[in-house]
Amino acid sequence: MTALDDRSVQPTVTSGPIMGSQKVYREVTDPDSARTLRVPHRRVGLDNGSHIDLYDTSGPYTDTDAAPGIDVHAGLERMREEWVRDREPVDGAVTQAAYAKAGVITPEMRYIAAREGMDPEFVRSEVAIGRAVIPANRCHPESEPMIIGKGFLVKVNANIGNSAVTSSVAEEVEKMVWATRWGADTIMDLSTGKRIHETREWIIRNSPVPVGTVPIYQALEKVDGDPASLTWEIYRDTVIEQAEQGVDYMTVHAGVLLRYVPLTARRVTGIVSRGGSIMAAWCLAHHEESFLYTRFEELCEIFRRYDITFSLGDGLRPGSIADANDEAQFAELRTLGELTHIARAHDVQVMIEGPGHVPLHKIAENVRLEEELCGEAPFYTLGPLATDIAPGYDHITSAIGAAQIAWHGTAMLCYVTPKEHLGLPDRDDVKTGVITYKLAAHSADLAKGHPRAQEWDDTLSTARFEFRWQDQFHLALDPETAQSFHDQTLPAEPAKTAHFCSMCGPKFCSMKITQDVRRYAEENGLSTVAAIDKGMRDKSEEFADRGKRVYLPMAD
Ligand SMILES: C[C@H]1O[C@@H](n2cnc3c(N)ncnc32)[C@H](O)[C@@H]1O
Ligand SMILES: Cc1ncc(COP(=O)(O)O)c(N)n1
Ligand code: MET
Ligand code: SF4
Ligand SMILES: [Zn+2]
Repeated sequence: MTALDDRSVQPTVTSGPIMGSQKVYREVTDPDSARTLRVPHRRVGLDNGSHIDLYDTSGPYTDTDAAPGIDVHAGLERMREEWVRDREPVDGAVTQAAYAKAGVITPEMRYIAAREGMDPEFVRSEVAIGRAVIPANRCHPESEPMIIGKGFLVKVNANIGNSAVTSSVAEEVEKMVWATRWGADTIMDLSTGKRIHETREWIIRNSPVPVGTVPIYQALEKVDGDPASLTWEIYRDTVIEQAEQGVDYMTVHAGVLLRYVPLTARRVTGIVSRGGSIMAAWCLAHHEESFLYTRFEELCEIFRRYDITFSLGDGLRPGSIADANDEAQFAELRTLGELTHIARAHDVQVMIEGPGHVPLHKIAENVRLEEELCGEAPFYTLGPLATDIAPGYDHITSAIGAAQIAWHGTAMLCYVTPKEHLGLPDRDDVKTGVITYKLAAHSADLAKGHPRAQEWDDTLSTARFEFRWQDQFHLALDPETAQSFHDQTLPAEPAKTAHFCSMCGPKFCSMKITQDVRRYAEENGLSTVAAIDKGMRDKSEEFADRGKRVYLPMAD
């Protein structure tokens, strides 16, 4: 019996299209295999008859045709199974990095190119030099290929998983579906509570996005939570167990070296990384170098067989503004740089995890050093939180840092939810975290000039200016919230075409007044500029008549 046969687990997952959009597939032919790749997009149809296609992470759950057939006990369709099975290794390796270096454009790369609106050869070359990664374990054929790299759309990861205190398998499966519905590009199962293996099996088999984990969590669970009892063998077996299940990327805190631990002694918040603190405890208990570091090449060999991507963990990241950019943090980063080059020599893909808590003026240095030390491996940052003073609002304190660091070149942002520092996020927190991070990521896409980014803003702004309220809602990252806020004051149907909302009311609506100015211009055969000119002259004469007083009595 596999975990998914367990009928006592009955997840109810959200399905159906996102309000105002429908799933469409663009068909692309892979010339090498003659296969047709069906690349999903979220199509938002507009009242004026046009539409816009947006990047879509939500999998078949939002497909009206596919969703009714989804059986969570069976898992998603195994789209990549044949792709993986049919290709020959290059120099004994089956990783995307190895193919890229050999000049091969895989179906995954073509799929990604169509998704991102990029040239397949660009995708290949970025993977070949390690500036981008495609996390795609050969044992996770259900996932839709995606890429993480600074030359592509900025990605967002959502952390889910239970803890010893709360949550169930069914809740975690729904968090995964819910997070990807709102735009999570990958999810991490950070479960530390009961049934870790089963929870992960449920998530992976039903996940349309890559899944990441931190194997040391489950290894620690196997030794009843005592770090000193961990061994390389227990850890290695846990990695293989998770690799077989299809985990696409794994956080490995291999940069926490014995000699770095004392560097954290005078910190305000010490070691805030779970994995980092576990490894620090192990090193001190044995007074020995970390097995993650000493056995790193063996780990590379395992990752290479499955094409698992390393996410080299920031076990010494700062957990407070006071600790940002300190010697412990940067000492670890130098070691991660060394390990990046070892992994790459094994044709294993690598990304680097980053801080934490960092004030705005210390963010740029993090990106600069990461790129320099880690050969431009994609940076994957947790936030960073730009201030420590707002527990309850840390999705915002961290999105402020996240937008900034993404603009500087971070490839994937790990979301933070409103529950950060306070408790395990629930389904609502997951949505808030994802939406908040999507807007940080998109702000960076705009600033970086991604060819497709601004089209979305321009389409929404035009709808807004033309008072096409439904279009404005449907184009929103969160259409339901947009509509419900409008409904709170103006729920009636005519209000959905009205030339104002309850913010300013009909007489003070600046966009309506602008439209009146434009109409006036048109009716008087003037260009808008000339009309404004004429209007200004009329006004200044009026102003002169009134004795050049700037502030007029209320009666005016
Ligand atoms: C490294 C970061 O991961 C997040 N984190 C850790 N465990 C979980 C979980 N089960 N669910 C959601 N987020 C989690 C916390 O936000 C932490 O700061
Ligand atoms: C971006 C990101 N996500 C998850 C973790 C794992 O958490 P921890 O380091 O606390 O074990 C991490 N280090 N970085
Ligand atoms: N929020 C912490 C961090 O930044 C983790 C848990 S609370 C000390 O990584
Ligand atoms: S989030 Fe809670 S349990 Fe985790 S390190 Fe902070 S205080 Fe401890
Ligand atoms: Zn924190």
